[in-house]
Amino acid sequence: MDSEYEIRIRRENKKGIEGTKVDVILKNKHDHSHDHTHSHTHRNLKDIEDIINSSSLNENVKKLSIDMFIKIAQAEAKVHGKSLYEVHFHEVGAVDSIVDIVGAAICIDYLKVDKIMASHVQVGGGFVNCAHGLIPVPAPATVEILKGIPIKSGLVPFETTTPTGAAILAVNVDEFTDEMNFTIEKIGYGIGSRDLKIPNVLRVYIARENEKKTEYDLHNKQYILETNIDDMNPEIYSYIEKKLFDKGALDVFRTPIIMKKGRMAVKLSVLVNEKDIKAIQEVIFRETTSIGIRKYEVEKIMLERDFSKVSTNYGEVTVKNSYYKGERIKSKPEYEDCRRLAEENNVPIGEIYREVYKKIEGVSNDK
Ligand SMILES: O=C([S-])c1cc(C(=O)S)c[n+]([C@@H]2O[C@H](COP(=O)(O)O)[C@@H](O)[C@H]2O)c1
Ligand code: NI
Repeated sequence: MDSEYEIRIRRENKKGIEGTKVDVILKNKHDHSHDHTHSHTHRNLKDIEDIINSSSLNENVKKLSIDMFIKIAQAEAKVHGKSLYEVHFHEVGAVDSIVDIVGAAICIDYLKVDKIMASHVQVGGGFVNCAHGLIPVPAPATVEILKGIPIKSGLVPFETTTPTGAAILAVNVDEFTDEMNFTIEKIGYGIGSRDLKIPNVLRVYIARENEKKTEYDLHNKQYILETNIDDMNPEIYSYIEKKLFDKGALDVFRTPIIMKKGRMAVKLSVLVNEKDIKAIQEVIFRETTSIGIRKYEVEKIMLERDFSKVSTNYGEVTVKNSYYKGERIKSKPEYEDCRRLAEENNVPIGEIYREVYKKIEGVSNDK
């Protein structure tokens, strides 16, 4: 393949924005001008896998490249009603597309980032001329590849995302979001060919994700699963409580209630994150006599907190500190540590608490 192409890299300017323009020059053929009406060699997925696998590229680059080609082949197969290896790539099988995809894989492998994020995908609009004739934008293969990914259309009446671009995103992006919650370290611009009313550039950041200890986390939404029980052996509540905690319950509590017909009963309430709802429901239905659960979303408003260690004459105790508007307003010894030290030293547990509070400066107890 070496003899078939050349890569030209230079600085170029689009609507005042300077960036890097990369052209794949096909020797003895046409350039990467995206006039896709002409025909190229028709390769199928197997041919492309063979080319990539017999190269000296590293294993990660090979894998990423083949994953992207599979993504495109799957889309083409679906659109044209063919099997995966039956699909013959047209434009996509051409050398310039192999260079585009393998080039993207090399860049991603080289950057060694922990996570790739992208905004919604702008697909453009209008019609495009290809091997099938005139087809609408976004092209059928593009939309197939972008299933499940947020897209927008119509910013310009041209194709702004091709099947190749869509596959690069679909295979490599870990999270699609328009929220930019990161600190930028480097910015790069890739320059496109066409002149549009908007700068035809692709912007990439290298950034550090901001710590997510935001208002959002402090006002984290959770759920209460709740059931009234009037016919269960009370001995087994503590067993069930342990199971609920093991399955991810954030809190479990019981309230004595009086139900209809004056029946003494217990309301079992379980605080849970969304991801653990199913597992908690399973425990309640399998282990209790309940045949129905109430579920409602709750919003918790939490103070920021951290932990510190306090040394006493009896040993070390962990203390939980809580902060309001940046100021520490509460500090509380961890019960389990105090219990352990009371037992080990054979002193009243209150003595341990008093010792700890003496050491916590500036903060009164029992808040
Ligand atoms: O040639 C084929 S089979 C072809 C199919 C499709 C479908 O959506 S199906 C789309 N296109 C268009 O060709 C160009 C080239 O895309 P690259 O990904 O190779 O850059 C693009 O305009 C596609 O929409 C071709
Ligand atoms: Ni096609």
